[in-house]
Amino acid sequence: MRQEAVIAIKNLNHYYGKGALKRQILFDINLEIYPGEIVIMTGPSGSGKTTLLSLIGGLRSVQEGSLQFLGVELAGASQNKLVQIRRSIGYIFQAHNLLNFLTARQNVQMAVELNEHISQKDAIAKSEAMLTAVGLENRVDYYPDNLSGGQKQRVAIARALVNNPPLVLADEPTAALDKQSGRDVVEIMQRLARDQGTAILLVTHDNRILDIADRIVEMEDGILARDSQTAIVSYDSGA
Ligand SMILES: Nc1ncnc2c1ncn2[C@@H]1O[C@H](COP(=O)(O)OP(=O)(O)OP(=O)(O)O)[C@@H](O)[C@H]1O
Repeated sequence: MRQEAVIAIKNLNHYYGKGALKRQILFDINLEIYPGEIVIMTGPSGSGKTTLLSLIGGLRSVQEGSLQFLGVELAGASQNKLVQIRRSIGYIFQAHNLLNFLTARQNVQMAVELNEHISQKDAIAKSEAMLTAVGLENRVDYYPDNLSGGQKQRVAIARALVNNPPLVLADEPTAALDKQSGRDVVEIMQRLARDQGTAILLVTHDNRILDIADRIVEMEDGILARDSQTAIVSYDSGA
C-alpha cells in the first residue's frame, strides 16, 4: 500500500471572471502527490500553473471538483481551515521575499515562532541548524542585502522547511539565479525533501533542473497534458 497522498486532486475546474466574462482556466485536473516526491510542473506562460499552485496552497478557493490536503477537503473549507492548511505548507517564490531588516537567522526564526510555541532559545537553535543544513552556517547574522542571490534563496529554503512541512510549493525558485546557484539551490531542496519526507511541487521554466524531479507534469491550455509517471493524458473520468 502507498502512503496517504499529500495532495489528491480530482476533476478540478477553475474559472476567472463573471457572467459573459467568465473564462475557464483549469480543465478537469487530476493529480496526486505523495510524501517525499519531487514533482516539477512545466508548461507555457498562461497555461494555468500559478492558478493551480495557488489552489493547492489554499491561497484561492476551490470552485469545482475536489482538492484534498492530507485527506482534508479544501473545497468548501472555512477560512480558518484554509489558514491552518497554509501554515502546514512551505512556500518558496522567485523573489525570495525575505525581510530586509531581519538577519538570515531572524528570517528563519520568525517562521518557527509563528508556527509553534517554543522558547526563543530553541527557536534560535532550530533556525541555526536549518541554516547549517543549507550551507549558511557562516552567514546566520548577515542581512539579506549582504547575501548573494543564491544565498538569499537558500535562506528562503531554510525558512520554508524549518517547520518540517509535509509539502513545499516553489514557484520559479531558480529564475533569478545563475546556473551554478540555481543548481545548488535545487539540490539542497532535493536533499532536504528526501531527509524529511517532504513533497515538493516546483513550477519552473528552467530546463537545467528537470533532472532533480521524480516526476514531471506538464500543463497546456489549462489541461494537465502529460505526467511522466503515469503517462496519461488528462480527461480520464477520475473514477
Ligand atoms: N486573477 C486573474 N483574473 C483573471 N484572469 C487571470 C487571473 N490570473 C490569471 N489569469 C489568467 O489565467 C490564465 C492562467 O494564468 P496563470 O498565471 O495560472 O498561468 P501560468 O501558467 O502560471 O503562467 P506564467 O508561466 O506566465 O506564470 C492566463 O490566461 C491568465 O491571463
